Amino acid sequence: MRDGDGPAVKTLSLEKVYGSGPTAVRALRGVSLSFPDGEFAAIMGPSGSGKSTLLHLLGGLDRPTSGRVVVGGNDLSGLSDRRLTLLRRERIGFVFQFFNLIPTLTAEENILLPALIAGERPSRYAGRLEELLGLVGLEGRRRHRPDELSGGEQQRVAIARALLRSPDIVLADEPTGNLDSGTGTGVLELLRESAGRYGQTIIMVTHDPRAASFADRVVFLSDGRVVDEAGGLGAEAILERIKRLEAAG
Ligand SMILES: Nc1ncnc2c1ncn2[C@@H]1O[C@H](COP(=O)(O)OP(=O)(O)OP(=O)(O)O)[C@@H](O)[C@H]1O
Repeated sequence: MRDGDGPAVKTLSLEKVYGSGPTAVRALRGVSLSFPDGEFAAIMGPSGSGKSTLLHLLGGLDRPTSGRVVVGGNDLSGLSDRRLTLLRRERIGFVFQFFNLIPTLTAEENILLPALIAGERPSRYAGRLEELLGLVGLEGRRRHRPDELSGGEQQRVAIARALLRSPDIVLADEPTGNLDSGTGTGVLELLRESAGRYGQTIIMVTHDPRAASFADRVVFLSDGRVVDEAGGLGAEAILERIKRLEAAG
């Protein structure tokens, strides 16, 4: 599904300005980043530093004011809205803090939804569904509806749904924000395993240093700029860096 040998995702001098005139907000001020295949990356930074804006631009959910986002060799700025929607559907999986499951569908129907949206027969995914149910540990909950599942189980359904069609990229916004720490650990291990096993690039926005410590690399934003990045940091070291950024802001 990939074109060329470049990184899975990269941004070049990405700028995003909301509004205009004296009330304009410069949410991103020249962000250039590269995310290789199979990397599990975390994006951290103080409130308002531009994390969600960056994630939305990476996923083609919004367009930059200037600069470029390149996904699997495709420059998103050159794509029409329709092509962008198709690329998103084919290559990108989204996991958000609020699980966005359809309440009237069972766990397994929710997981299969991206196939229906893409106009494919869900039966094509029978094997993949079993694999994912095993991976997220929900074999025994497949016929439950979201209101019959715990928060952690719902989040695991959302992750399985994001992974169904094996997207090259998974974008996760605070995927553990609503979960207790034990359940959150399960979700983070799942994301890490998915990157390792399937070579997917996973980019996660989080405020939680412990969650970020599961990532291969942590990128720190402050005031719309990348101010630091490091791999192999423990939760304590991440917390220290965040405190320093918040104090500087
Ligand atoms: N739609 C919008 N219109 C105007 N300003 C916006 C919009 N979305 C975000 N902003 C502003 O852009 C800046 C960056 O916002 P963003 O949501 O990307 O930050 P964040 O790092 O994700 O923050 P948080 O950690 O609080 O979620 C903030 O100053 C915010 O107020």
